[in-house]
Amino acid sequence: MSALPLVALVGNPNAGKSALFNALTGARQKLGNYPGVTVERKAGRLALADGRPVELVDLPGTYSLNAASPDEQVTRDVVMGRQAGERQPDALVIVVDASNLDNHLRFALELIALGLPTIVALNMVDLATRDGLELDAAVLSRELGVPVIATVAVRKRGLDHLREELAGLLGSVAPEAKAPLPERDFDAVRDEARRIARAAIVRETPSRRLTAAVDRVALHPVFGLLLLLGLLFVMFQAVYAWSEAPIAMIEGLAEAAANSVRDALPDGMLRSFLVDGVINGVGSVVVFLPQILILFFFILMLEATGYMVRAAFLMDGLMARVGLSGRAFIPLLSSFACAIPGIMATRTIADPKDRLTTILIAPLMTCSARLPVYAVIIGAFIPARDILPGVGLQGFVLFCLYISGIIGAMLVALILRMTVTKGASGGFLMEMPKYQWPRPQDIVLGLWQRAVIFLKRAGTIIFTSTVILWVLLSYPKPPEGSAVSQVDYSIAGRIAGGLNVILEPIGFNRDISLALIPAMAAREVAVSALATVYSIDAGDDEALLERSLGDRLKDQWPLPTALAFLAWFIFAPQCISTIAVTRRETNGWKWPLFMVGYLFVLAYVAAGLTYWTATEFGL
Ligand SMILES: Nc1nc2c(ncn2[C@@H]2O[C@H](COP(=O)(O)OP(=O)(O)OP(=O)(O)O)[C@@H](O)[C@H]2O)c(=O)[nH]1
Ligand SMILES: [Mg+2]
Repeated sequence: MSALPLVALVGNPNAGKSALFNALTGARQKLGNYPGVTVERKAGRLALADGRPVELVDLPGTYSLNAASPDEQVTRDVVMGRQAGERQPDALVIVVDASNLDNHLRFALELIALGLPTIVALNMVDLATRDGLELDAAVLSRELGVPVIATVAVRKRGLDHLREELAGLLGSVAPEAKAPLPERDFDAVRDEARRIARAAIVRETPSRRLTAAVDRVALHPVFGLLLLLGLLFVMFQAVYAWSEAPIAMIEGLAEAAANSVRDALPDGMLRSFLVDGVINGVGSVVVFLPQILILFFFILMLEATGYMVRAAFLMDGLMARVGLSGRAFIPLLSSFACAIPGIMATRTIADPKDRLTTILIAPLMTCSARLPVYAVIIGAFIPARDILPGVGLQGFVLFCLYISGIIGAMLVALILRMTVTKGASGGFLMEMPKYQWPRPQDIVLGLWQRAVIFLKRAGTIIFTSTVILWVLLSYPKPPEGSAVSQVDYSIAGRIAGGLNVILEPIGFNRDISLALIPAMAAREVAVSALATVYSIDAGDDEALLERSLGDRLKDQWPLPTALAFLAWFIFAPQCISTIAVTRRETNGWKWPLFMVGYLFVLAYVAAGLTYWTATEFGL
């Protein structure tokens, strides 16, 4: 094989090199490794138009010849003829993505400057056409000074033409390799690439031009990130700003229901069950439906407009820095709804260690079940005032809680990738969809589905946990005339008292310890549990019964305790279902136990630090 002429496929990541390689070589492939590095060498045999065989290698995707990763170093060294275990190629086939031409031409210009016999495969012309962009290969060829052939690798279009052109190229005497041009100014190459890409345009629809213009901002490494942060910021502001009225309405309904039950039934167990357990317990969670729907309204809108994929693309660089693949973005994003679908979505990540890392950090994304917990504490302890005109403090705190979860996840990923899940990470594969106006019926349907999921949870898992808690809180009854309160005397109260020994140092009181246990069934139960505790605790005290859960919390918890409680919920292990799905997806107990363990430690430390700091500052 070594006597055959060698042709290398080279280009940016995702240009379609491997697709082209597979289409050209079929099953005649050989996998190996480059000596001394873990980079795979993929080679195959290809027959030229005149029947001559050549050896084709598929090189790792690279953005430039200034290589950073081991993959990129191999690509650079091969094309420069410096790679151990490889000859310098007799010809290059540079693969570029037609719909992303100005970016891909930068590397192409660098490669062409090497002076090797070169062909450019203008790939993915199907996608360009779909998006309303038509390019002239002849103009491109004239500008670049090398043959350019339009291809659609996945449909095997343009391959014969490529084989012909390659036969011609390898038949002629190889031109003398020019010395690589001296370091060219990055900006100069970029401008040149942009100019050539513009010159090659035959037709571009206004919508594509608009998309390109928007993307120049949305995908910009600095402005794009600012835009993303801005959007998230607005989203969390809206969660508070828009939800006041509907929440007040639901609260009003719950209160009316509790009052009519109180009027209709005599004092007794049934009344306590309905009022303390069902209406105050479950009702305290249902109240957050408007906020959850507002959150999802934004998420659905961002998805439907085509922005979400851009956000993923934008985050890819950041995620790569902590050792995650860009593919992890979608599972992590789903985890904002719930970690369970998020963890299941990691199946699209091919590399096992990449995938495991993503599974392990998914619970750090703030799932929607945590929103009621955050909302009730923020509502009670954070004043509803503006820090800047139009910027509410409550929304800002909520934004910070979400960001803390994300930063925590990134740090954990970084540490895991250096220790337990060490290994290389993969590249990013995603196609930018067109921007479009979302269809209202899609958004409405999406919101409806979220509402149904939430209310189902309230009616099943939250209801059940609350009822069990109500029973454990209501029995046994303290002896008549005893000074011990009902909650203290109950089974739940005693268990919580025991648990509180561990949790007291981080500022938690007995009621929190009590709420944390059933919260393992579902996060929101922390809220319903507190509501039930305080409702039972109030007994017949009219004045106490009148007060909302938020007011009761404000009366009974010092601020450092409330802040520690929030910090705990950023990191604390997820519900039992998450642990179960982790066990299933990782085939064993090892990783779910590891996950629960590290999350507990993080939550404990975070809550403790928050409590001590807040106390130190005299809050
Ligand atoms: N529609 C369309 N899709 C293509 C074409 N060529 C490749 N793809 C798809 O684009 C994606 C990336 O293609 P790959 O062949 O893996 O890209 P690559 O250049 O090998 O990427 P790296 O190895 O990461 O550098 C895959 O999902 C391909 O199926 C094309 O001509 N048209
Ligand atoms: Mg490839």
